[in-house]
Amino acid sequence: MSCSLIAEMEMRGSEDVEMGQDITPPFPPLSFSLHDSFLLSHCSACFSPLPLRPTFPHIPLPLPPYLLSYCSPRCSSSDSPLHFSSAEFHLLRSHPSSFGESSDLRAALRFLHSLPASCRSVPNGRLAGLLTNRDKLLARTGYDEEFVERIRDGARVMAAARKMREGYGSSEPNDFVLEEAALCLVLTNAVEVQDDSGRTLGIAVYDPSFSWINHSCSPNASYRFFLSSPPPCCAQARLRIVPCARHGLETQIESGVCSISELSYGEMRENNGPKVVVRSIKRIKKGEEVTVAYTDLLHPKEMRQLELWSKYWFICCCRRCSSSHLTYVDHILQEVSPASLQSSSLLSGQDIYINGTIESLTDHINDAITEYLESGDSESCCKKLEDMLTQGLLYEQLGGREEKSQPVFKLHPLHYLSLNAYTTLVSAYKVRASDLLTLYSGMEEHHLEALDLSRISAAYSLLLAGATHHLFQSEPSLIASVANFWIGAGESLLTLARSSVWSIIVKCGLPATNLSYTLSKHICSKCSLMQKFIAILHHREVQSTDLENISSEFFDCVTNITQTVWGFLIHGCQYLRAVKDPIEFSWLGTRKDSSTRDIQPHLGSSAVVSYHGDEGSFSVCEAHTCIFQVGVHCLLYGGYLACICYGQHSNLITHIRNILDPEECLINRFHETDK
Ligand SMILES: C[S@@+](CC[C@H](N)C(=O)[O-])C[C@H]1O[C@@H](n2cnc3c(N)ncnc32)[C@H](O)[C@@H]1O
Repeated sequence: MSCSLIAEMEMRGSEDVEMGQDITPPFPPLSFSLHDSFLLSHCSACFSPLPLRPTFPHIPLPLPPYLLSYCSPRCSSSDSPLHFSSAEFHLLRSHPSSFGESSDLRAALRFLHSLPASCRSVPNGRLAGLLTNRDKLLARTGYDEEFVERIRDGARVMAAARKMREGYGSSEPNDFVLEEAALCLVLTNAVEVQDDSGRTLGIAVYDPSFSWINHSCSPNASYRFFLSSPPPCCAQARLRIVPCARHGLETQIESGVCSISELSYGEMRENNGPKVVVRSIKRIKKGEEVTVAYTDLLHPKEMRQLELWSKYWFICCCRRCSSSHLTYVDHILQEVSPASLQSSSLLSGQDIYINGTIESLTDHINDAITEYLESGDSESCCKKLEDMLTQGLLYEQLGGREEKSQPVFKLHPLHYLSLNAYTTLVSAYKVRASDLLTLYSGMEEHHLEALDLSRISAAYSLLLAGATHHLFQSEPSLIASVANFWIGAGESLLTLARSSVWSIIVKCGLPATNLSYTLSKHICSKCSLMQKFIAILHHREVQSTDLENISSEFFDCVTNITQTVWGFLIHGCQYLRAVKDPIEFSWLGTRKDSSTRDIQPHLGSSAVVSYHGDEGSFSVCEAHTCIFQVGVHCLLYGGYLACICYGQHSNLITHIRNILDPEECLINRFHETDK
């Protein structure tokens, strides 16, 4: 069978599919590679963390050092022949470190090695059915020289490694077309493989039934990875999507394209590498195009478009991108507003600075985040981010003339940069709390301060989940992000509530007399979330048709309880004081009325101890109960959403089970009533 271009490809539903169903079986990768930074910490065959004594490639390789390792002799024997025969070994040995990340080159070498000889030409831009985009990517000469150079140099390094493997000596090869095509194919089709915590470990290229799925910024499907064997229910999933040629070309799909069975997996066994499964996150009708996201759906329109153009060389025309006005979500994600006390008397011509404003705000926020990641200085990061969120940028800082009453440009609390800042603040406050506990393990005063820091961290995680949820209500494809953020919020709140530091408060004689966990604290009489989630935990099918009812029950309940405890959670934090409600955002219209000027943060003087509530009657004990209740609600709702987008047997659900474990009696009790 020859390998010729048939058309621009896409995948369509072959039958009606409900939301939350696997629409493909698990696909093993055609090629995969760990990112360079994980080569010595993770197994190069299955991507799992390496044991203390890893196994090295076991074929008769030249001398050590080996530049990758395996978790077991089994992984080594199945992958190390390919490591050598694909010339990955030679590339790692000869590859100058100045060249940068090599995972795409290594994945391309592995891909080339698995190609049958009949498919090793690149007519019309495809290899084994997969689009290479080589012509488009190399056509950037003149305005993206660095990118083009990277492809040309990469192909040269790959070709040299292949020559070395064949023992042709070190003379430079002079034709790199196939290597360029394979590298461009990897850049066009490879997906980032993440572990359960969302960390990107490496990349993988899958067969056309996966790779022909196009992008949308409002997709109806998502995908997930299995680093170990998928559970039987996923393994048995049918392929419920079919390939289709775009633009109405009546072409039989497999004709002219190397069929998958023709791809020689070489030494790569079916069991190697992370498997991928595609799942519906919306209802998909028979014949409807199936799409996934190639980019972060929480990025604003312009940024997504730029990312898609620079990486994949296309302009997205999805519903979100092509509507004549920005969609509500895109509007909110990029809203920067002049917010000053005299905002009605805005200086004429300030529009000129709006573009500069976004760049400056972006630089300030990104610099603070990068500095934190590099230096680990969590205290300075919290200060910088909160100063920027609270004060914004002055007109003068943007290059405007100094005026008596300068307008201030602030990020909207739901702006994508604010969301990024909240994510970092959740982590930075958590790190500060744990550092304090480690440094001053015996000093109660510092324990109370650590509790304050954990409290602020939990408040930011609740705000992050509430903000994303607000956007999710208008853009259902944000379901996976919102699930993760609710789970994160639930985890933070339950960790806060379970902190041993609360017992110090009891010792101090504060009115926190009943801090034990009792069922009455968790059972919510107003919503059935608990029963539904427990049923799911006990392996019932998740009913995605319940989504609307469950979401509104959850929303009402969690908004109510949060209103009681929010003042306590944010006590002493200047920025969060301006956030009237972290879940129900109707207050945003009146945000400018709220004054935060006279409130100074006083973390460190133990806000928990000094807090008496706005009404003066809210006890620490009540706060503790509410934190627990909100935490359980968030975790269960996040778990419910995660069941829809990852399946109820996903590791995330096991993770939630483990967090709820101390409340096992609760789960069992519901299980009994359920029977
Ligand atoms: C992984 S492939 C997807 C399958 C591809 N359409 C094909 O024919 O093989 C990625 C490439 O498909 C094209 N593509 C994906 N989504 C698109 C979209 N929404 N609009 C236009 N082109 C798209 C771009 O050329 C992109 O580089």
